[in-house]
Amino acid sequence: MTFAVDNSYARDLPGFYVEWQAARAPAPRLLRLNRGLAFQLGLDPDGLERDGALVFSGGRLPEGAMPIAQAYAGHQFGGFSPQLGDGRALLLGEVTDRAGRRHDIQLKGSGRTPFSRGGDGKAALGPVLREYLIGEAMHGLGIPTTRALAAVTTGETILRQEGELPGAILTRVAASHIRVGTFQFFAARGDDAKVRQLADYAIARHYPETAAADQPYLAFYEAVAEAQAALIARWMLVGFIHGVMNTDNMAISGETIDYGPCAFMEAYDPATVFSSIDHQGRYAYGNQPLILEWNLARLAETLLPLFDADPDRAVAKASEVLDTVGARYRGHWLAGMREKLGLWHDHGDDLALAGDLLTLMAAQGADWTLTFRRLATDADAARALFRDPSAFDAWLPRWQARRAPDAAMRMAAANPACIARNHKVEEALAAAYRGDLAPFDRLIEVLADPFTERPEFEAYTLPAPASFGRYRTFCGT
Ligand SMILES: Nc1ncnc2c1ncn2[C@@H]1O[C@H](COP(=O)(O)OP(=O)(O)OP(=O)(O)O)[C@@H](O)[C@H]1O
Ligand SMILES: [Mg+2]
Repeated sequence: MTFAVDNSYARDLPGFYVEWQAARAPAPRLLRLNRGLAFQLGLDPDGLERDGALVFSGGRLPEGAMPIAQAYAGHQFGGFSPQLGDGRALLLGEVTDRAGRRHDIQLKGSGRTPFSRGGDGKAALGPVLREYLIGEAMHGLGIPTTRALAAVTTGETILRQEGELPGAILTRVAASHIRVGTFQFFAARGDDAKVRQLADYAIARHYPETAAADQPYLAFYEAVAEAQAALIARWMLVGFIHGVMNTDNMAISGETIDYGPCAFMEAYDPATVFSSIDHQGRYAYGNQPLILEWNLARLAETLLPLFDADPDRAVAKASEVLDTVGARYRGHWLAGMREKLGLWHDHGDDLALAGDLLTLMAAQGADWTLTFRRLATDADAARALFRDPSAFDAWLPRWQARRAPDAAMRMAAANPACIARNHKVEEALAAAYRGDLAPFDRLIEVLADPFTERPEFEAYTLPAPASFGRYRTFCGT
C-alpha cells in the first residue's frame, strides 16, 4: 500500500532541486508509524503499518512521486555557505490533509545526493528517534512544528563519532521545506527572477492573503517575520533551545524545523547551551530572539530587489519591517508570560513582575518548567525549588496581588507538566539502541498530552538527577 502525492514544488520551481533517488536500504524495517498523523493526512495507517518499511525507506515510491533533493544555501554560525541543499534528504512529494492543508513528505537519511559534500547521506537511529520525539513534544505543546510520520531502520550500519550505529530514516512532514536558505541560494547568485519565483510560490502556499497587498513581497516578508517572532516566543516560553538556528534551519512557514542538537532547558539560565559545537554560545537560550532578528535580516537581503527597484528605498522598506521584529517578539512573549503567570488584566508592571521572577530563578537555578507549573497550584511547592526562598517570599505577594480569579486554570493550560526531559530522552534512545522501544513509546504517550498531570507519569515531570551531569548534544551527522 502506498499513497498519492503531488509535486507542486518540482512543477513550479525548476532549477531549485535535483531529481534523485533514495539509496537502497538492504533490510528496511518499520520501527514506528505515527498513526495519528497518518490519519490526519488522510492516509491509511493499517496499510502503511504493513508496507511502511518499503515506502518509508524509499524502496517503493508513492504514486506520482518525483523525489528531489532541494537546493538551499545558508549562514551557519554566521558564515555563509552558498551551497548546502538536501545532502541526506529527499522530498517525495506533497499530500493534502483532511483539513485541506498541503504538506511535504520528506525522507531524511535516505542516502547521498549531489548536495552531500563530504557526508554519507545517512542518519543514525538515535538522532532519527530524537527528531521524532522532540517534534511530537512540540506538537503536544501546540507549537508549530514539522513532525515525524515514520521511523525505519535500513538494516545497514553507519559510522559516527560514537562508533558503528544502525542506520535509520525519518519521514518528515512539513508545511514545506522552504527555508531562509532557499531564498539565499538564488539571491547569492544574483538571480532575482528565481528569487521572485520562489517568493510567488511561498506566498501562494503559505501566505496567500499577502498576494492582495499593495506591496505583496513586503507583506510576505512581514508575515514571515510575524510567524517567526511568534514561534521563537513560544520556544522561549517553554524553555526550548533549538541549538542550530542557522538560516538553513529557519522555515518560511513558521514551523520549527531540524531537531538536531536541540533540547529543553531545566534550571533556568539564559546562557544555557547544549550543543557540543556551539562553542561561542551563539545559539544559547537567551540569544534566540537576537538570532531571530539576524536571520530575518538575512531574509530581507534576499528580497530587496523585490521590495523596490531603487536600492535605498528597498532597504528603507525592509528596515521598517525589520525594526518591528523585536517589539513583535516581546509582545508575543509578554502575552504568553501573562498566561504562564495567570495575570489579571494587562498591567504596565507585568514585565517587571515576570522579569524579577526570572532573575530569581536564574540566580538560584530554579527549574523552568516546574517553577511555573507549581506556582499554579501550590506556592509552597514552588518555593521549595529555590535554595534561598527569602527572595521568592518577597516576590510572591506581588504576584498574588495580580493573580486573576481563573489563574489556576489558565496557568495549567499554559505551563506543561511534562517536557521532553533530557534524561528521559536519552533513556529512550539508549533503550532503542538495545532494541527496546517501550521507553520511547511511553515518552511519546507522555508528550502527547503534556498539560495533564497523571500520577503514573510523575517521573516525567522532574528534572534530571544530579548524576546525569551536564547535558551535551550532537548534530548527529
Ligand atoms: N550525513 C550527512 N550526509 C550528507 N549531508 C549531510 C549529512 N548531515 C548533514 N548534511 C547536510 O549538511 C547541511 C547542514 O546540516 P543540518 O544538520 O543543518 O541539516 P540536517 O539535519 O541534515 O537537515 P534538515 O535541516 O533538513 O533537518 C545540510 O545541507 C545537510 O543536508
Ligand atoms: Mg538543517
